[in-house]
Amino acid sequence: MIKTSEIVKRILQHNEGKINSVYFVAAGGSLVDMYVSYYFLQAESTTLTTGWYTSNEFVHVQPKRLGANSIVFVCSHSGSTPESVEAAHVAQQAGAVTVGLTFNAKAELLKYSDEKIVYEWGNEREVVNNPMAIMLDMSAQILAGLEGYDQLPAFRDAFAKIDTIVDNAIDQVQPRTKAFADKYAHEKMFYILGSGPSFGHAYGFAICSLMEMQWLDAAPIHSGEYFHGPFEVTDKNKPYIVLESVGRTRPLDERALKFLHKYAEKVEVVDAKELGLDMIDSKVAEFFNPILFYTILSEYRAKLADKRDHSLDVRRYMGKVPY
Ligand SMILES: N[C@@H]1[C@@H](O)[C@H](O)[C@@H](COP(=O)(O)O)O[C@@H]1O
Repeated sequence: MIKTSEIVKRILQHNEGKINSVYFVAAGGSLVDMYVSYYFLQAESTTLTTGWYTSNEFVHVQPKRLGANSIVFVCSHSGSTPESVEAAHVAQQAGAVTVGLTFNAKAELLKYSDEKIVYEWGNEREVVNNPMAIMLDMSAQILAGLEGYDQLPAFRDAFAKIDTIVDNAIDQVQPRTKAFADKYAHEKMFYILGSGPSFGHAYGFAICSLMEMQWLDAAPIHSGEYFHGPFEVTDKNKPYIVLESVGRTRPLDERALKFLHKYAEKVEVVDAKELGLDMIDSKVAEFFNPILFYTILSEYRAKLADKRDHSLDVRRYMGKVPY
């Protein structure tokens, strides 16, 4: 795992240590990777304001609290998404300390990043060096540095275990992801449910994996919101993928599942507990759901793409026409 403690130490010296806000800014999959850090600070901090922004909104509407008291994380895999580069620029001009994460060592984004993190990518069995894990690790350290957080040892232990858990889970889901692809290859629309720290990946699987990479219709639904509108369309023909998290929001997923098992028939459950996440200390396990889900959902995505004979890399508009 990359050593982030020195970086965090420097960040916490910014503005003589007076920090009151942490913002997470990116687009698409990079934004999704930030959701858990945002969720973590929302849930655990007693003093910090935090926000999760799609880059272009941040460029057009900066939070009033943004300033020297702020830390702004900006992530861009390519490092060149214009609105993400501009978001970092805007944050830096406002006096915030900017932390840029990218896979591209020559990224434009790094020009406006006070702290530069070039992460590893590609080995789905080694997730601790991915941006999602790096930002979560840094968020926990930032919280500990600013107001104290007594779960840092549990976090460290969890990071030491997560690669093994993910590795085992990949093997465990091979038959079921294949069966999923066989069963759902001709579906045109999916609903993705999730809650708590995993809602980001419900959203990400819908917009990036299914809509962008498979040109399929999809909608994310927060498990808690399912009963406040979306359940009215439930029937035996509609496919649902439910991310069943470990942790405090699991009852929300269970409630939705109970209903779905009664009124729907096409329900795929991805259960973090069954996939081994309960090997992590229950005081912090919930924050590791998204790390597991991302890799497991990538297995689902790959099998579906194969079965549908629709490459994950083909685009109609992205990078091809002006927008
Ligand atoms: N599906 C892609 C994402 O994977 C990507 O994250 C995003 C922004 O790109 P970048 O991360 O390079 O800024 O564009 C699309 O949404």
